[in-house]
This record gives sequence, structure tokens and C-alpha cells, in this order.
Amino acid sequence: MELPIQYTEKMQRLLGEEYPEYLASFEESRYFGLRVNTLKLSMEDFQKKALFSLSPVPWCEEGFYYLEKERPSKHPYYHAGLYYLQEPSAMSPGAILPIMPGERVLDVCAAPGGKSTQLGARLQGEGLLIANDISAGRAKALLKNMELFGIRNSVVMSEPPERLEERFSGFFDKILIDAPCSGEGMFRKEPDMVKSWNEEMLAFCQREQEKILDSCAEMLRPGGMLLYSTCTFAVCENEKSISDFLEKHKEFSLLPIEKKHGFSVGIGELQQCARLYPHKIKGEGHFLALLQKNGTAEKVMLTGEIGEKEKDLAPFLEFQKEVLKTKLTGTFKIFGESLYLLPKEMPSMKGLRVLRTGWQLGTMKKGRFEPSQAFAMGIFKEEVSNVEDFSLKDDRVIRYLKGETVEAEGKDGWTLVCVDGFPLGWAKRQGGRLKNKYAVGWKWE
Ligand SMILES: C[S@@+](CC[C@H](N)C(=O)[O-])C[C@H]1O[C@@H](n2cnc3c(N)ncnc32)[C@H](O)[C@@H]1O
Repeated sequence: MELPIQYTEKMQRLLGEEYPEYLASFEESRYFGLRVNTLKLSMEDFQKKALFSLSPVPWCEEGFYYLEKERPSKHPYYHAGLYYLQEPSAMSPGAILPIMPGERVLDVCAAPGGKSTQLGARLQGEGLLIANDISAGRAKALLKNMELFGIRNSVVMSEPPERLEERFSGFFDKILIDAPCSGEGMFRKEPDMVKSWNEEMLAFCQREQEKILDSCAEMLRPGGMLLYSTCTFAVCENEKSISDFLEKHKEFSLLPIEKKHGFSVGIGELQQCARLYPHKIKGEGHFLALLQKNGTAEKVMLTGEIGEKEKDLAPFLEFQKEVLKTKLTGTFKIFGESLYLLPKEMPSMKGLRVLRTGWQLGTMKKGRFEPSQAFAMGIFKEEVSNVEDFSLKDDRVIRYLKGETVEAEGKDGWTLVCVDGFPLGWAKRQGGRLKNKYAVGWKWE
């Protein structure tokens, strides 16, 4: 690979005698990782399935390396949202930021959702996750991944952090900033990134990072934690961004990140930060800084949405009686034709560009309720009375995922189609045939 001379000179100065090892890492092949969705199954149950030749990623409890030839994206369990494919180093920010179920979490640069799906799983369905990305196009990919993972308690949105700051002052317990950056740590994985590298880009990213950090400082509650990560080695986007931030925001302290698994210390005075180098770990380049806002404060309560009246939910309630074993509770809200179940303590999102507010259950049209793909992915087989559960070996699984009508005797009406007990999507059964309702854009190709 041809690297720009300014870049190699800079890396030589940064790494000193380690530089030849770093260069040699380009001759090695990259690593492939997957992260288990603990919302859907335990680590123990996942491992019992012995799906691929997996070995653990040391810094992420739910992470594994797999071999490229195994192609886990071509597996029905991938369609069931049992795991997310993620570069192993990219699992580190979500693993290091401590998340407790019930917290309010913001992932401010979230698309396509690698870290949001991780944070969402760690919330275990309790609390609130706001997954935001400034790019509306990229936020669509984020939305799909959040739905695939079956995360019920998230909001997916697309706003610049400055706009969020106006609404969410002191609101969040935890914030992740996986900042836009020059991507130097990804050169081995994505060689095309080398072409867009230049000094102006570094300066542009640094300015963006500063703005994002400032907005997030305002949105964090005193006592809350913020994790800042990049996938670059550039000091100006890492330690310099953090030291400038600490200079400006005296209300923040830098917390130490343990240096195990081959993690290196930060440059200069910011030794508490962590650097991940491809010649020291099995993964690509990353930078991590963990910050805490000093003090403590009462929870900020913001005005929420007013739920719908029961009479306006009639078609859904009928569906629920017919198809579910359980009764869903909480605040139900209709936006346009879509019915949502809102996460607890979700503030009103009026005036903000939102793609999803909570768990999208389906659409209400002409007095009829039609369940959505997100509903299927977020529900458990045990909560549904009308289920068709195929075993992995059954050829109807792939046929269903391809969008075909498949034969299966059973009670007529809406049916949740599963593989080995894990929901894949909906079908409408009539006379022993499952009319396919699998989401069009999700089909097996
Ligand atoms: C490194 S990527 C995020 C990857 C993501 N966290 C994941 O794990 O899948 C950085 C993201 O920041 C977004 N971005 C760039 N500038 C932003 C800004 N000012 N505010 C919010 N997001 C921004 C980009 O669209 C991009 O998707």
C-alpha cells in the first residue's frame, strides 16, 4: 500500500523504533469480528451453538474473531439479529464506557450503529438510548441495525449536536462520541481512506470534534461519563482535542483506562487515554479517552409525550388479543400512520429530525393494524401465541427470508415466523400457507 510521505514521516516521529513493526502490520491480513446480541440470547447459549470457529476478543466480553471465509452475514441467525459484525477494535469504546440498565445514554455520532447496538444491548431494555447521526442517509442504515437488534428503548435521529444541546441540557448519564476523524487507523481495513487523507482534513476533523465535544459537555449530567473515541493516530484529533477540551471545561476530569490486552498509553501528558495499534493488538487503530463531569445532580425531567386514548388504539388492541400472549404496557403514540411504544422518560422530540421514537409496532390504516418488522425483531417468541418456529435446517427458513410464500399448517391469521425460537418476521397464514410479510429491503439475496 502506498502511504503519503507526510503521513509516514509523522508516524515515524510518533512511533520511533516501533515504526517498522507498524509498517509490517500492513502485510498481515485484517481481523474480522462479531458481537453477540445479549438482548436475544446469553453468551453461554450463543457459544453452545458452536456456529463458527470463534475466538474471544479480549477487551469485549461479547466479541469474537471469526474467519473471513465463514461469512456470518450469510446465516439465518444474522437475520434474526443474534450478532453484529464489527471490527474488533471498534468494540472497545462500547466495552469501556460503563453502562447500567435504566440509564439515559446518547450516542451522538452513531451511524451505522456498531456502538449503538452494543450500548442498547447493555441497557437490557431499560432506560433510554438516543442514537444520532448528522447524516440523514447514514442514519437510515443505523435505523435498520437498531431494528435488527430488537432494541425497544431507543430513539434514532439526525441532528447536529448543537441542536440537541438546546433541548437536552444536563440530561444524559452517559455519552459516547465516536467522532468523525481522518481514519488513519483504518488504512489497512479500508485502503481507499488513504486517498482522502491530507492535512486540511485533519484540521477540519479537529474543528468538528471540538464542536461535538462542547455540545456533549452541556448535555451530560454532573457525575456522568463521556467516552471520546476516534479511529485515527493523529495527535491533533486525539490527545490535543482532549487537552484543549479539559482546558476549556474545568468541570471535567480525565479517567484512566486500564492498559491491558496490548493497549498503549496516550501521548505526552495524557497517559490515561488508550491507543490501540495494529502492531500490538489483533485489530485496527483506535484512540479512547474517558471523561467524567464533576459533581452530582438530580435527574433532569423533561416534558414527555402524551399517550393515545385507548379507543384510538382499538385495531392494535384487537391484534394484541388475537396474536400476543402478553399485554404490552407503557405510552403508545401514533405519529402519521405509525404506532410506537415509547421508552420510559422519553422527552418530547417535537421539532427535531427523528427517524424512530421508540419501538415501532406497526401501521394503523383504515381501522386495521399491520405489524412491522421492528415489532417482530423486538418481541420474544414466548410473548406470542401464533408462532411458526422452523429449525435451522428447514429449507423454509431461507425461502421465507427470500420473500416466498411457504407451506405450514396452523391457525389462520398473523403469525410470527422464527428460526430455532428467534423471530425473523411476520406472515399471514391462510389455509396452511404463510403469506410472506418479511420487510422488502431485508430480503436474503
Ligand atoms: C466513526 S463514524 C461513527 C461510527 C459508529 N459509531 C459505529 O460504531 O457504527 C462517525 C460518524 O459521525 C457522523 N458525523 C460527522 N459529523 C458529525 C456531527 N457534527 N455530529 C454528529 N455526527 C457526525 C458521520 O456521519 C459518521 O457516521
